[in-house]
Amino acid sequence: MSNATDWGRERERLTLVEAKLAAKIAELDPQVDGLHEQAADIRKRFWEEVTVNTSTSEDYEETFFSIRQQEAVLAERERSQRLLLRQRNNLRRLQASPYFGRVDFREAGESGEEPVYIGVSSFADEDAMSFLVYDWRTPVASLYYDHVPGPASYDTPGGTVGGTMTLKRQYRIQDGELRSVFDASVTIGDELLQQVLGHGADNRMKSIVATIQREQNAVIRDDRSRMLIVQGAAGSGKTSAALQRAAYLLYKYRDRLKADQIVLFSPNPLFNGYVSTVLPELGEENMQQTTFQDYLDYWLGKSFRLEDPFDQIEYALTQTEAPDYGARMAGMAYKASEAYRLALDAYAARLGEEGLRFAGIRFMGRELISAEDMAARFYGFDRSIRLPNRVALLQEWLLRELAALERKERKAQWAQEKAQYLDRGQYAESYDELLQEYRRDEGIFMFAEQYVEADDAIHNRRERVEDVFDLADREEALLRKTIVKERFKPLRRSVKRLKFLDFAGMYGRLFESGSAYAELTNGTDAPAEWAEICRQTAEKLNRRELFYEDATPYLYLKELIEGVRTNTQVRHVFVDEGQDYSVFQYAYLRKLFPHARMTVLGDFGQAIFAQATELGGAESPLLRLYGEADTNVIRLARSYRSTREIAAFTRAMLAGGEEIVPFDRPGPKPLLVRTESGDARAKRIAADLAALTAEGFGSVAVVTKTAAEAEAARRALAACGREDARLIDKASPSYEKGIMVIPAYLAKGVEFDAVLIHDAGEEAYAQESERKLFYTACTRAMHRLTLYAAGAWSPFVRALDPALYETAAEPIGPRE
Ligand SMILES: Nc1ncnc2c1ncn2[C@@H]1O[C@H](COP(=O)(O)OP(=O)(O)OP(=O)(O)O)[C@@H](O)[C@H]1O
Repeated sequence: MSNATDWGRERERLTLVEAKLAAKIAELDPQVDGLHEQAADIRKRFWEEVTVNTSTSEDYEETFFSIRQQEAVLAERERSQRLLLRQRNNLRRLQASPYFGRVDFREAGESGEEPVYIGVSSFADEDAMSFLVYDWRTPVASLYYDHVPGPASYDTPGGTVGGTMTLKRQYRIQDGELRSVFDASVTIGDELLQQVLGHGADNRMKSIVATIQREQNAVIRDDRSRMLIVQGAAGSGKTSAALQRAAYLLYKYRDRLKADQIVLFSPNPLFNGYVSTVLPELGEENMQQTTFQDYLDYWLGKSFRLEDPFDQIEYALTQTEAPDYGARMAGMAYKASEAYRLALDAYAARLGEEGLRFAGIRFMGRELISAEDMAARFYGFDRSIRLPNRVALLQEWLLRELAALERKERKAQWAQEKAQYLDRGQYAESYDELLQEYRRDEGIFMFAEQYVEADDAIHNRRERVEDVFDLADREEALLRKTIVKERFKPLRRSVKRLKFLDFAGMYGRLFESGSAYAELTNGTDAPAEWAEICRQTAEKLNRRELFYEDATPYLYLKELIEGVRTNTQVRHVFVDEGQDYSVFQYAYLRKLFPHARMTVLGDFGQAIFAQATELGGAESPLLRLYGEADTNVIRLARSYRSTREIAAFTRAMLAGGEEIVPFDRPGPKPLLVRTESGDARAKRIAADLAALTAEGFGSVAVVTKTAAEAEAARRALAACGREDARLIDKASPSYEKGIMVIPAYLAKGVEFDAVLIHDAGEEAYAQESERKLFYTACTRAMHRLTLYAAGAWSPFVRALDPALYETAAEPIGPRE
C-alpha cells in the first residue's frame, strides 16, 4: 500500500462499516426474535383461528378457506422470518471480516471512480442505494478476480461494462481488526495467498473466497456450458473451485435454484464430511452429497453383494501374483470402455427381437405363469413399441393374469382348509385385515340391504327371504379371499418390481463364450482374455455377487430394458475426482439427471482406478457426452497445495508434469530415509512424527499403499508408543486432525501438513500402473514430505533428479 494516510483511511472506513454493521444487527435481532415468536404463536393458535364447521357445504367451504388463509399467513410469516434470519446471519458473518478486497473502477464515459469493497456477503447502507460491501458473487466483483489495474470490464445481465481499474487492494481483517493491506498488481493476492497457504491443514476444507485465482474464477462463473470439464493438477484448487461454484450458482439463481438441486458425487464417504463446511461458511446450505457406490447399493444392493471400488483397488494392488489377475485387470478396463457400452446397446436392441429371459411365476410348488407364456406374450406385442414400453405392457398383463388366478385360487382346496382351521394367532395380521375388510363390506352390505328393504316397502313388495345373505358363508368367503390375497401379495410385488425379467440371466449370457458374445452384440470383438473373464464373471453372478466393474454396466443394461430412472429435480451435478469414473458412469449420470448441467473436476495424473476416463484430452469421451458445442474445458495448471520443493519433486514423476506450475512457497525438499523394515522403520517414523508435532504440524498422514500395510504400520507404531496414530479405512466416519495411517486411495482429494510415505521401496511402487497412485500419495503433502524404504527405492524415485530431494542415511539404491 502506498502510504500511512491510506492505512489511516482504511482503518477509518473499517471502523465506520463495523459500526453500521453492529447497528443494523442490533436493529434486526429483535425483529428476528419477534417474527420467530409470531410464527410460533400463529402455529399454536392455528386451530383457534379457523372455524371448523362441516355440517353444510357452505360451512365446509368456509372452514376450508379459513384454514387456507391461516396457512397463507403462517407461510408468509415463516418466509419473512427466513429472509430476515438469513440477512441477519449474513451480517453477523461479516462482522469478523467485513471485506477482503477492493477495486476502484471508473466506468467508460464517467468522470469519477467508485471504490467497490468485496466481502462474503453484500451490505447496503441505510439508504439501501449505496453498497458498503459487495457480495463476491456480484457481477462487479468479478473485476477483482479477473483483472489487474488498467483497462478492465465485467459482464452483467444487461451487457459488458468497460472502464479502467485504478486500484486493486486486499485486506486481511481478523476479529474486526485490520491486520494488513496489500496493493495487488499482477496476480491476485500473491502475498495474501502466501499467508493463507502457509497455514496448517485442517480436517475440513476451507473457502478460498478472498484469493480465488483468475482461472478458478472462470470455473466458478461458467454458467453457459452444459458440460464443464476441469482438468487440473493435484492441488490446483479443483474441489475448492467446485464448492465456490456451487455457492455462486446458489446466489446467482437464488430465486429458482435450491441447494438440494445440486448434487456432488464424492470419491468416498469420508470426503463428504471433509467438504461439508465450505458452503455453510459462505452462508449457503449444503448441496446433496453422495457417492456413486451409494447409488449402486441402493439399486442393486438387494439383489447382489456388490464389490466396492476400494475392494476392487485392493485386489488390483495386492493380487498381482494370482493366476486370474491379468484377465481380471483386462476385464476391468474393458467393462469400463465405450466399446462395451456400445456392445450393451447392441445387445439390448437384439433383446427387443428375441432372447429376453423371463422367470416364471411359481406358487405353492406350481407354475402359475411360465416363462414361455411370458415370452410368447412379450414378442407378440407390436415390435415397433420401445422395449421398456413392451415390458410395461407385459407387466400390466401379468397383473391382470394374477388377479384372475387369485380369484380362481379362492376356490382351491387349500384355501378352504385354511379358512376352516384359521389359527388366529398365526394369522393375526391377516385376520385383523380380514375383520376390517369384513366390517367395511358388511357396512356396504347392510346399507344395500336397508336400501332394498326401503325400496320394497315403498313399492309394497314382499320381503325377499331368499336373498338374505348368509353371514357365516360370507365370513368364510371373506376369509378365503384374504388368505389368498395375502399369499398372492409377494407375487404381485415381484411383478411390480419387474422380477419376472431374469436380468442376471441376461447379463450372464454375455459371459458364456466369445462367439456367443459376438453373436449377441452384433459382432463385437471381445478382448483376448474373454474366456477367463467369462469364467470369473459367471462365477460371481452364480454367487449373486457383482464385481465393481460389472455393477454400472449391469444397471445400464437393466435400464435399457426396463426404462431409465430419472431425477428431473436436480439442476447441477458435480463429479469430483472425475477421472475415476467410467464412460458408463457418465452416460448413466447423464440419463439419470436429464435436466442437469454437469461439472466434472479431475486429474488424469491421479487416475488410479482401472475404469479411469481421460477428461480434457482430444480423445476424451466426455467431450462427446453433451456434444462439443455445449462443452467447455478449463485447465488449471497452478498448484497451490504443496511447497515449491514438494511440487517440483512430484511433478517430475509425471509425463507432461512440467506443465504444472508450483505456487512459489518455499519449504524443505522432500526427504528420503533409508531404514530397515519392521521395528526399525516404525521407530524412525515415530521419531519423525514427534519432530513434526514439535514443529507444530497438526495433521500428519502415514500413507500406505494398501489397507493391510496400513494396519501393519499402525500396529508397529502403536508398539513404539504412538497409540495416537489412527487407522483410516473405508468404514471410518471422518478424517480427523492428528496422526493418521491411511491407504493412498482413501487419501484422494484431501491434504495433510506432512505426509510420510510408509514404504516407497521398489516392492511397493514399481509397476507403471502404480505410478499415479504413488503420485497421488505424495501430492497430499502441504509442507513436508518424507519417504521411507528398506531396500532399493521405487523406480519412480530413482528416476528423479537427486537435486529434487535430500537423503538421510546412506545414498539411495542403484540408479536406472
Ligand atoms: N485460490 C486459492 N486460494 C487459497 N487457497 C487455495 C486456492 N486454490 C487452492 N487453494 C488451496 O490449495 C489446496 C488444494 O486445493 P483443492 O483440494 O481444491 O485442490 P484439488 O485440485 O481438488 O486437489 P487434488 O486433485 O489433489 O485433490 C487447498 O488447501 C486449497 O485451500
